[in-house]
Amino acid sequence: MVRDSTRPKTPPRTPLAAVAAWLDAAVRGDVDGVEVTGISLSSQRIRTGDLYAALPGSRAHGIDFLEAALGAGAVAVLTDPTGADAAGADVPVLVVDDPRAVLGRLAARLYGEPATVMRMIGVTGTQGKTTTTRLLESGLTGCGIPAAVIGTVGTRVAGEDVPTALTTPEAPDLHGLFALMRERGVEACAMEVSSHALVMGRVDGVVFDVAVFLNLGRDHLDFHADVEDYFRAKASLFTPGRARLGVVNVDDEHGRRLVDAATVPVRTFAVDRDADWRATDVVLRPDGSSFTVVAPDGSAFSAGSPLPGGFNVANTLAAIAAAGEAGLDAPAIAGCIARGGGVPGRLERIEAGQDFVVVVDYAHKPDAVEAAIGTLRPLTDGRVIVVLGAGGDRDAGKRPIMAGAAARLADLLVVTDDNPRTEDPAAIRAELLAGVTEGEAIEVGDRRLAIREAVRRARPGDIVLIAGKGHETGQEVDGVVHPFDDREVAREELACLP
Ligand SMILES: CC(=O)N[C@H]1[C@@H](OP(=O)(O)OP(=O)(O)OC[C@H]2O[C@@H](n3ccc(=O)[nH]c3=O)[C@H](O)[C@@H]2O)O[C@H](CO)[C@@H](O)[C@@H]1O[C@H](C)C(=O)N[C@@H](C)C(=O)N[C@H](CCC(=O)O)C(=O)O
Ligand SMILES: Nc1ncnc2c1ncn2[C@@H]1O[C@H](COP(=O)(O)OP(=O)(O)OP(=O)(O)O)[C@@H](O)[C@H]1O
Repeated sequence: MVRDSTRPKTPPRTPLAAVAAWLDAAVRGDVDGVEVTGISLSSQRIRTGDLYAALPGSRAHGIDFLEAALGAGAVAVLTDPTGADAAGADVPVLVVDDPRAVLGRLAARLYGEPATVMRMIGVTGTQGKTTTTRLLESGLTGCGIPAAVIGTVGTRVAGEDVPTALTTPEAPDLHGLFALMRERGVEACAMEVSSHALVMGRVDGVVFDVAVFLNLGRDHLDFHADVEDYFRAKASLFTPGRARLGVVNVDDEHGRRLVDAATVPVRTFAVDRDADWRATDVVLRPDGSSFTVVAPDGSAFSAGSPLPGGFNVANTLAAIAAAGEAGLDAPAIAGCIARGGGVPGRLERIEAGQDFVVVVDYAHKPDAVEAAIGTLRPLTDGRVIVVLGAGGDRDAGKRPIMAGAAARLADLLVVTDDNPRTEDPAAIRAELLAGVTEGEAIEVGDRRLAIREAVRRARPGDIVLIAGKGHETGQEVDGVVHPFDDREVAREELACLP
């Protein structure tokens, strides 16, 4: 049985017969007297009283894990005809042709539609989702509004961390989290909506009050056929049934396209360009920025970002515009964001008394790497040294592009390993180095030694950017995750400097 805190303490109880009727499902076995108190897509997250949704996957069919699910307390199974054929006789089985298609709506209903009692803000884009949602949470919380955030760095409900693995959890987990939020009095939830989630229906059953589009760049081409397919996936968030209103970045080329493609009303935002929400008079500082926001009604107020960099002005403006469009006090939220803290692993500075700057950043895509270096470059008259790798078993096409850009824009690139997974790390490094046509690059496979090399080479005033892992705390090699936190390792290596 799962003992974590990802579910409400007192979930609603629903007769299984009612579930079967909602789904118009074929029923096998005896449903009388059976009550369902939750739903899970994974045998590993089952709780007593759950309906186990046994779905086909890319590696297995969920029904293969039925025994484990029943052992963990599942009281019934929802599956497709293939799963039903394989299920044993001693458990009630609900059968529908495409269980994934009904999962989101069903989960919302089982938990009593918890998302409808909160202001829901969904954020999509290639870069900046975590930053924007975390800034929103910080602004809301700072202004005394009980808030929650869901995303890559995990979930936080009214200030308490709740472990989640995916950027956008699967629908059964998601609605369970919303029910937990409702139980804890949360009034507003900011969540990341990945393109995977949109394609796989993970946010089915949620209608966002505000959906935010940040930007679109090269990413996830191992999952999407091409950039157009990726854009269509993101654009599907801006349709009735998924969102009531879009808040769209028109500084981004795909954002401008989305203004026409969206089938819900749209408000635009931009930095120094005509838009409904505008940032003007931007002043960038090494530790953040300040700017003025002009709201759709023409009123203006002061704002700022606790994070450095031009792109964080856009992220902060997105958060402020989303809050305003969700009916919250935008100037107040802007003030609370400006006074709030940073975001784990997002341009996070590591201070150990050294006379140069060390920054850990989650940039692991070409656009993000370019943006991170571009943001740091004006902050120093010295050199920018970048430590960078690329993950195994993921979009290989980005490797030469990312390293090529890093070497061109930095003064020194240290190519290293970053979650090689099942691939040969040396082969990944070779693909990265193949993209280096300008600038200086060296290869140091072991990530700790690469960080050591970078900080040893740094001179006063230089900036060392350790890119890729950000908040992550492991190095995944051949199915084993070895503890590794760039921030800790950087501190340790700095402490060893002569
Ligand atoms: C490509 C993808 O998204 N795959 C997801 C998919 O896996 P799958 O189809 O391979 O499932 P499978 O392993 O064949 O298993 C079949 C079924 O058996 C179940 N099972 C499996 C094992 C077990 O012990 N017990 C059990 O019940 C599984 O829950 C699943 O329902 O269904 C699984 C169950 O929900 C997901 O966990 C899994 O996400 C994997 C872990 C993943 O890494 N997804 C990433 C790519 C992802 O979704 N990323 C996005 C974007 C992040 C970003 O923006 O960078 C995200 O939102 O996180
Ligand atoms: N608006 C932006 N434009 C370009 N780059 C950005 C932007 N915001 C953040 N970045 C860069 O991208 C990295 C990832 O940022 P963040 O985690 O906020 O994005 P994300 O969309 O959540 O990414 P992921 O889906 O990979 O988790 C940051 O560490 C930073 O280097």
